[in-house]
Amino acid sequence: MVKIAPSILSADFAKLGEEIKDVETGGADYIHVDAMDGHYVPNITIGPLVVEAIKPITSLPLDVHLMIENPDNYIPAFAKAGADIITVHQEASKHLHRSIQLIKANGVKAGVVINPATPVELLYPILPEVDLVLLMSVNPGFGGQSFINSTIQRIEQIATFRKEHHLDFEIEVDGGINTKTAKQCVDAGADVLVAGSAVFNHANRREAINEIKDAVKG
Ligand SMILES: O=C(CO)[C@@H](O)[C@H](O)COP(=O)(O)O
Ligand SMILES: [Fe+2]
Repeated sequence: MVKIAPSILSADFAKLGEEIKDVETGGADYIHVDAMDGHYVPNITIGPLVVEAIKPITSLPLDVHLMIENPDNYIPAFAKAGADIITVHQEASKHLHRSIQLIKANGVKAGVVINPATPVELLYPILPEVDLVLLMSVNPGFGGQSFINSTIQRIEQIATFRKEHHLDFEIEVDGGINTKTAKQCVDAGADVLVAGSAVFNHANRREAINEIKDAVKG
């Protein structure tokens, strides 16, 4: 069964607690938290303080996607704030293996993420060490962008590597997920779909999540 990770980037921040409860009761599996620093990506969003504030209001895993430069400087703070999964960009980490080790040393599941233009092969050396691989299906920085179709072949490539090397990390896809792209991603091997605007721009979040879950079965 596919997991849905609503991205709170598209939530109403004036009532963030209610928004998170709404998707939790609506069937979400993770809460996806997009942390952006205005340097690695041209947008500024959420820091450890917000993670700490939302931790007590949900029992769902907090899936923290770091879009920040020098991620090692902030991994301990996000872990202490309550992140359950921390995912770092291959492109933003100077020493990727060290970043992954640091996440695990802080007692958190470790993920690695790449942008649409980064060759998938660059991840191969780190794949035995990670709990999650996140493939960006848009350029990072904003919600509401269109899905980049070449992502499908990239999911298949990662899924093939996982099978051939008997690894068990989850494959997550982030950006432009809707009922159509969700099915394509799951058919290609994705386990977790991040959905921001598709969930939070829908008046009924349970319906939005069910529509995606139903679409991948069809
Ligand atoms: O990391 C990001 C954007 O950088 C995402 O998590 C978006 O927030 C997804 O939003 P939608 O494309 O689903 O609207
Ligand atoms: Fe994200």
